[in-house]
Amino acid sequence: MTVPGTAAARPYDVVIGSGLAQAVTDAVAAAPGAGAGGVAIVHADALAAPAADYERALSTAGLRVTRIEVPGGESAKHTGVLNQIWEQLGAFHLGRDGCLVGVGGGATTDLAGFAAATWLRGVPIVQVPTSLLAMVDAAVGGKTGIDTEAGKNLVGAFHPPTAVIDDLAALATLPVAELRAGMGEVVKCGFIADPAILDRVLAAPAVPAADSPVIAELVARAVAVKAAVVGEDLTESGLREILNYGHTYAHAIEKVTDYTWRHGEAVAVGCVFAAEVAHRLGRLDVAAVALHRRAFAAAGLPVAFPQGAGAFDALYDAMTSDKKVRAGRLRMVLLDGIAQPVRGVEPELEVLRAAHEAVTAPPAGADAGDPA
Ligand SMILES: NC(=O)c1ccc[n+]([C@@H]2O[C@H](COP(=O)([O-])OP(=O)(O)OC[C@H]3O[C@@H](n4cnc5c(N)ncnc54)[C@H](O)[C@@H]3O)[C@@H](O)[C@H]2O)c1
Ligand SMILES: O=C(O)C(=O)C[C@@H](O)[C@H](O)[C@H](O)COP(=O)(O)O
Ligand SMILES: [Zn+2]
Repeated sequence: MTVPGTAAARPYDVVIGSGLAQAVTDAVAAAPGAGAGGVAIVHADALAAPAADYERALSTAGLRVTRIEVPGGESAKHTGVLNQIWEQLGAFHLGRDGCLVGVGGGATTDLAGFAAATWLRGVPIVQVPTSLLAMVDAAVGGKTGIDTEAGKNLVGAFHPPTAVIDDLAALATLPVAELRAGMGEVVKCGFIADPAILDRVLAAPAVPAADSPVIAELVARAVAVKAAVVGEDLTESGLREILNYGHTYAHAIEKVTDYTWRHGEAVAVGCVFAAEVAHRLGRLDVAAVALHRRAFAAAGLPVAFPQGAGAFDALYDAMTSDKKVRAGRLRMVLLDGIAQPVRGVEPELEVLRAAHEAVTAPPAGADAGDPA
C-alpha cells in the first residue's frame, strides 16, 4: 500500500506481511542517502532480538550500524530519553546521508521519528512498528513527538517516514492487552471511514488472534483509511483532524491517569464520549451511540471511565491543551452518522459535562470501564 505524496512529502510504501526482515534492509537502501552515513536502530527494550536481526542484515549489506535501546512505553516520550538518543547519534557520527530505523510500539516510533526529525534538522527514518496500534496508526503519517508536563504530544514535528514495514509476525510476542488497545484505533477507523471494520469486529466479538487473517484484514483496512487521509493533508490543516476522533477526551484521560491507561483504551472511551456529545447536539441517534459501546466492547475495550466521576474540571483543563483548539475554543471531531465525520464543532461546556457524566457512570451490570 502506498501513502500518496503531498506538496510537503514524498509518497512512501507501507509494506504489510509476515517475515519482512529483508524488507527493512531494502527500505534503508532505498532511502535518500541509502544509509551511507550510518544506520541507527532505535528500539524498545522488549524488541532487542528483532533489532539485533535487523542490525546483522544491515551490516551484512555493508552498512555501518548501531543500536540505541530505549525503554518501551509512554515514559520514553520525554526530553531525557530524546537527549540520550541525540548524544548517541553524535557519538556514532550519523550523517545527513544516514538513516534511523524505529522498532517498537507507537511510543517508540513517535520518539524515534522525532529524533529523526530533529537530528541534523532531519534525516530519513524507516519505521518498523511492532504493536498493532503502531502498525495501523502511529508509524504511518509522520506525526512524531514527545510528551511534556503540560500534556501529551505537545512537542513534535511532521516528519513522514520513507517506508513503513508492518511485519505481522512481530505481533506474536505482543501482550494481549496491547493487542486489544490497538483495536481502539482500528475501531475508530471503522467509525470515521470504513464501517466494514465494525461489521468484522461485531461478527466475532473477541480480540482476534495475532496471526489470524482477521487481523491482517483489519490492519490493511485501517492503514488504508490513514493513508488516504494523510496523503491528502499531512499537516492537519483540515481533513486530517478526523483521525483525531475520540482523542480530545482520550488524551485528557491519559493525562489525568498519569498514562496508566493505554492510549487505545482511552481512545475507545473518547469515541464514546464524542458520540454522547454528538447525540446531545442532535447529530447521532441513540442507536449510533449504542453501536459505539457495542463495537468497542466487542473488541474487549473499556467504554466508560468510572475513575473520572467528579473529575470534570481536571479533564476539561487537560482537554484545553488539544491541538484542535482555536481562539481558546475547544473544537471537536464528531459524527453526523457512521462514516460521516464533521470537524470543528464547538460544543457548549454543559454539553461536554453531560457527555462526561454519561461516560463516567459505570455501565449498568457491567465492568466494561476498567482497562485490563
Ligand atoms: N504518531 C501518531 O500518529 C500516533 C498515532 C496513534 C498513537 N500514537 C502514540 O502511540 C503510543 C501508543 O502506542 P502503543 O499502543 O504501540 O504503545 P507502546 O508503544 O507504549 O507499546 C506498549 C508496550 O508494548 C511493547 N511492545 C511493542 N511491540 C511489542 C512486541 N511485538 N512484543 C512485545 N512487546 C512489544 C512496548 O515496548 C511497550 O512496552 C502513544 O504514545 C500514542 O500517543 C501516535
Ligand atoms: O495521525 C493523526 O493525525 C492522528 O490524530 C492519529 C491519532 O490516533 C494519534 O493518537 C495522534 O498521535 C494524535 O495526535 P495529536 O496531534 O492529537 O497529538
Ligand atoms: Zn491515537
